[in-house]
Amino acid sequence: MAQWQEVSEKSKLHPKPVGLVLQYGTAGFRTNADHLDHVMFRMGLLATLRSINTKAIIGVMVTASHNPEEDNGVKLIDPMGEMLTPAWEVYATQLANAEQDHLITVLKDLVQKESIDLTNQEAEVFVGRDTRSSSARLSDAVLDGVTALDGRSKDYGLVTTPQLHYMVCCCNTRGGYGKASVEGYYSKLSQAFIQLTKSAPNRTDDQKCLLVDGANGIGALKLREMEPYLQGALKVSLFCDGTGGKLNHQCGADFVKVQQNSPKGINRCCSFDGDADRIVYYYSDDHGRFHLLDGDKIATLISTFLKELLTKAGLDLKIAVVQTAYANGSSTRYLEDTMKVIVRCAKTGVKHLHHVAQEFDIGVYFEANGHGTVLFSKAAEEKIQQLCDDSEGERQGAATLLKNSVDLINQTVGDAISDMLLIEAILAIKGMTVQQWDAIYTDLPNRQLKVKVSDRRVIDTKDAERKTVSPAGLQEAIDRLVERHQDGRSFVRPSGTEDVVRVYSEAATQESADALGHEVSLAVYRLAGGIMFFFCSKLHNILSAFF
Ligand SMILES: CC(=O)N[C@H]1[C@@H](OP(=O)(O)O)O[C@H](CO)[C@@H](O)[C@@H]1O
Ligand SMILES: [Mg+2]
Repeated sequence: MAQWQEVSEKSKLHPKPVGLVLQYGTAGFRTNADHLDHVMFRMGLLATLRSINTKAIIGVMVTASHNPEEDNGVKLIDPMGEMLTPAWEVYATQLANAEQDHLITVLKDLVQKESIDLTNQEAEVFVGRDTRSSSARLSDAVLDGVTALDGRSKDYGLVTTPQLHYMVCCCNTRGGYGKASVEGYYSKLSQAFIQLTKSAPNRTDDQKCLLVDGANGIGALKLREMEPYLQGALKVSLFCDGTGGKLNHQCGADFVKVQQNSPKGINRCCSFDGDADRIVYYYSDDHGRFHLLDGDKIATLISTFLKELLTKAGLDLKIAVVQTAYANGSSTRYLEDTMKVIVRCAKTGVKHLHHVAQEFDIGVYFEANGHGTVLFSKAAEEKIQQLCDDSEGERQGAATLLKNSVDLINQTVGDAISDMLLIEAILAIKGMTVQQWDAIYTDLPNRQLKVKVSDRRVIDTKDAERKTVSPAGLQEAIDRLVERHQDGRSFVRPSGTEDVVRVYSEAATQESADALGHEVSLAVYRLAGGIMFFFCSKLHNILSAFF
């Protein structure tokens, strides 16, 4: 193992701006790309130590997902392709914030606390990056960090975040999850998709064609690469494919979800985000009205499909849907009352949903913004496989569809490409149009706003972020405001990726949801040290009246 002295010398080539403090947030570190070189080098060090500690390959993805092009960030991937374990997020934050002359002490403390034996230990780190202009130099800094601790690295270059999660899982399961290459990923998913859509022989041309907004990012690049593997089973028309526009600028899943507007007036379309781990669908109706099918609608479609197959296959497996507080109230009601599935609420951030979903035989988890996937327990996968082998007729047909679905789903993390193919297959098999899917339930009108406060940590929450415990009086104020609106619901929480407090509101009408949102924003502003409002343009006039 390299000497600490050497690590210290190399780290000087990646100097930390003195006094800069960053936090490993909801999805790793994220800020302006100019402030991240030292963080990247140090995450290379951390990933190497984590690799020794777990005796497995660790992944490091350089991306700031849906943030603007000027930002960047980094997420670490644990051995089974899952997000970095929370205990190590704390180390990540300590390392990122250590001043130069304190860095080695922090590293040594970590090594001691985790009893890491640095002698004769092999370490391997997989690195990937998105299409941001800063990503290449920042991923070089990660690689420098790995080398500084004598770790081995494999640079996958340009990949989507879920592809890197997949590679890590494939290698650590010695190929059990699939072949650890982009070709392996394309083949596995395409084969499963082709098999699934064989059960829908009468697909119309409309069902075979899909418009995809690639957010001008990596997802566009990779989907284009994948197309030949799909052998015409899906005809993709890509726009915002990175050839002209700017990453995430007036396009992409986050833009569509938050603005509730499409980047194009179109029929049936989906949008990825900047690192292709999120997806939303939408269409415009005959009156030009925009309809969004978000993560809640996706979770509903997938869980309905899987539940029907379980019934047909006669399999008694416990299925649940995991949502966050941002899930539309109508979706929760539909899932619980009509579908009769177990619904759980987790804190925002995929790592929290993933964890809860693992408690079930089949856990379907989605954030409302379209980030999610399905987890199958080992026992569930075995039962499905056994039924494919041992049964016949309708039961076997259903079991085979379940098996192909398992293969199509990227269980390591939400994956826009994999989710898109699953949705397309389900719509084809059920013979459903996007309008029929949309009509399963009607969303309650809602609004998301942001308030900037001097220190967002003054807001503490409980009950999966649905209630605040501090500052004093805020929850009571929210409760009073909510009571005045039919079907009203609202909550606030500090963002884990931006320096803002997020406000969510929903109610029976859009006017009511907007009014509730701005009333609650004012309460946050007053009670939690407000500095500034961010609001959507439609609300500008209403809010101006208050100042
Ligand atoms: C309301 C919302 O969409 N929040 C997003 C956002 O987290 P915040 O902690 O709300 O900033 O970014 C996360 C990472 O991409 C994503 O998991 C989460 O759902
Ligand atoms: Mg993302």
